[in-house]
Amino acid sequence: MCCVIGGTNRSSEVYREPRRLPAVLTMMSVKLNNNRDIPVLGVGTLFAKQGEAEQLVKDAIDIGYRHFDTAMAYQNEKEVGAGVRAKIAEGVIKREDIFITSKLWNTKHKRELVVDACKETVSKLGLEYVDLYLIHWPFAFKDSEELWPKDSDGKVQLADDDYVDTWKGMEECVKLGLARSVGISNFNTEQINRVLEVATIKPAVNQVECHPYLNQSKLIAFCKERGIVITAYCPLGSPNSIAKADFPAPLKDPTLQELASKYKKSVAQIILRYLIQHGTVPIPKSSNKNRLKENFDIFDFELSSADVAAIDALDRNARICAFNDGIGHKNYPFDIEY
Ligand SMILES: NC(=O)C1=CN([C@@H]2O[C@H](COP(=O)(O)OP(=O)(O)OC[C@H]3O[C@@H](n4cnc5c(N)ncnc54)[C@H](OP(=O)(O)O)[C@@H]3O)[C@@H](O)[C@H]2O)C=CC1
Ligand SMILES: O=C1CO[C@H](CO)[C@@H](O)[C@@H]1O
Repeated sequence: MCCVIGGTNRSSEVYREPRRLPAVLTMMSVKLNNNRDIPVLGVGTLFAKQGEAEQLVKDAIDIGYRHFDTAMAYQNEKEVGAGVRAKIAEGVIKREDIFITSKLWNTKHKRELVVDACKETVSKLGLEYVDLYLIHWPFAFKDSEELWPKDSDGKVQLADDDYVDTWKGMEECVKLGLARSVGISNFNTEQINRVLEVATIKPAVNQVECHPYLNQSKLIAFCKERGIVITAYCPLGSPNSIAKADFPAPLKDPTLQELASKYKKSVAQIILRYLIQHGTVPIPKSSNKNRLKENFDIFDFELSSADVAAIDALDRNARICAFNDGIGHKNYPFDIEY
């Protein structure tokens, strides 16, 4: 994996002012283990529906973003695809300029369902292929047309399909040209090892929750050793989104606020820059054009190693997306440390 951010040899003691790097006009990227590139910053689309998702994608492309994250479960693949196709039709971008990630939902884990689920995603996007297709979670739900199949008590119906079989279906998606790369999401180290044991195509990415309060340093190191890139979801702590009201908000953190003043950047920009300097690929969601611009404006400065260490010290194992419906399943990923 090669992260092309930064690149000078100056030690943190040498400079006293926040370092300003030349502005870049094109999106930088990280190399995946199949030699394809993933743009180092993406846009999440969770809870962006109907007109909102299409407009978000169009605004983001105009700003310079080239990487979008969606999922079958977000029910907005059509709108995300429509936004990209509109910009291709306008001549602003070509298909190959854009990196689209989507995800196989828990109801489609049976090996024989994977290719059809991917075909449906590709058809909804209307973009011929997805750049990256992920197993959204390591545990399965009952095979169903509903996203959240429930029993008579209102409990989500889990199933014991093994993600190792699901992985074989994911590899088929690559062989059929439906997905350029495949990966996993919310997998722990034991689960990653099991996939690697059977894989003829290795997972390129593990998409996990990652922000200053859950910095995933051990999982990042583990994945790096195995050539797997970490995509960082909920990078801003998911304010107003998945995080419960009492979740400690990284955007309000005093240390991060001090760093924001020091670098003359916003807290969100400090966090995104921090995640990129750790070699991860953050995918902040915003439906607001000004905040999309703000989140993109992170390529003209670099945090010193001392400041990165200060942010590392904020880690407190605070998980937003614990997915309680999966607790008790043998493949629930958060029963071990990482
Ligand atoms: N694989 C998985 O299991 C999961 C994947 N994801 C993916 O990761 C993406 C990101 O995670 P998400 O939960 O959306 O959380 P984020 O940490 O990206 O936070 C998104 C929230 O932050 C607000 N926001 C965005 N930019 C700023 C800013 N500069 N200042 C202040 N507030 C800001 C947004 O509001 P507004 O829109 O009004 O700007 C939105 O409410 C998702 O959209 C999804 O694509 C998320 C969860 C699980
Ligand atoms: O990507 C995701 C967003 O949130 C969902 C829960 O509401 C999760 O299922 C999922 O991981």
